[in-house]
Amino acid sequence: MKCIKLNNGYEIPIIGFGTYKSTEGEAYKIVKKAIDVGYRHFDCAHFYENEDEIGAAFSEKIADGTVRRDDLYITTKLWNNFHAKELIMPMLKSQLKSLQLDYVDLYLVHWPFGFKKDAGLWPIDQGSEAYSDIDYLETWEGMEECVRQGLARSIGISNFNTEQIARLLNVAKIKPAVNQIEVNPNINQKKLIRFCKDRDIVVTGYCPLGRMYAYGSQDIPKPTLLDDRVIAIGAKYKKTAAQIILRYLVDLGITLVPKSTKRERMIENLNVFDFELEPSDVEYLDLLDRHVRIIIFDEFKDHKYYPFNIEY
Ligand SMILES: NC(=O)C1=CN([C@@H]2O[C@H](COP(=O)(O)OP(=O)(O)OC[C@H]3O[C@@H](n4cnc5c(N)ncnc54)[C@H](OP(=O)(O)O)[C@@H]3O)[C@@H](O)[C@H]2O)C=CC1
Ligand SMILES: O=C1CO[C@H](CO)[C@@H](O)[C@@H]1O
Repeated sequence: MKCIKLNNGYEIPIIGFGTYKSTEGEAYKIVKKAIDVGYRHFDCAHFYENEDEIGAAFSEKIADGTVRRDDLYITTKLWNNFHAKELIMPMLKSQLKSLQLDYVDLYLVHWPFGFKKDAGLWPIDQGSEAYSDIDYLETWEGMEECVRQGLARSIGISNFNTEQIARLLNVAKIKPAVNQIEVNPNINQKKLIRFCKDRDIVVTGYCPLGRMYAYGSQDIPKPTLLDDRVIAIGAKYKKTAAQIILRYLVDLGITLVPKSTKRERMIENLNVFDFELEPSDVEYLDLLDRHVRIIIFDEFKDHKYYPFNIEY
């Protein structure tokens, strides 16, 4: 399993497995399948409302001897209703109970902006009534405590922009190890990746395959795995368009968390290290960047800590 070293010495596997958005009963099955085909890094979140099922899958695969806890790299995330410092440790403890774990490898602040505790997970119909103005610097103190108490080996952020990262680094006693952001050829994030690398923060790219399942049902950019030239590039290497895209993204020096419900595709998405892209193919993939997002979350764009009002 190829890994990248984090700023605290721990290693994170480059290809992980995404767990959003599984229908009831699906998460349990696909996580077991993913472990069987070789995934060791899993990307979870309270917001995905499936941590109980995922915990059952981990526990079964550890009990039957397929993996040991130490073989797994488990990330989960703190959702926006729980940004108050005193809520963070209890929240992580409750997520650990669902996941049937004693610690997570990585705990991320899912978004820089917070909601009121009782506003519900997705309060899009409540406008600014649902917002909390808790500063993510306060949230970070609670995250640091999770490391001190041994509940999380590393902590990090997700969907933070450069100004927010710089502000956090000014005060952090424990530096964020990871920033998880959207990365795919429609938004290759080279500038934000550079900014993070210069500060010893590893980027994890989400929606690396452009969230195929949502295409057509929402106003989202056409996934680049449907691009004719990407498909033709794949044929040249005897690889699929998905493998071309994942390899291109891996070569940006980041980790990725693609998701698939299908065994063959799970295997395909892991097997991206046995070929190299020629410079002319990389040049074409670079040209696909239009800095357009799938995940905009613009219902909350007037929140004080909304991250996408600046370019990156
Ligand atoms: N921090 C954050 O705010 C966010 C984090 N995430 C994380 O990132 C993960 C990945 O993002 P996600 O939105 O799931 O989207 P992805 O970009 O991983 O795309 C998943 C879609 O691609 C299809 N797919 C997967 N592999 C292949 C393949 N080899 N060939 C063709 N199609 C394929 C899947 O279909 P099928 O199942 O049929 O194979 C599914 O429709 C999430 O699961 C979550 O863990 C996501 C969004 C935001
Ligand atoms: O992790 C996530 C999964 O996707 C959601 C949107 O569909 C995001 O809001 C969220 O951050």
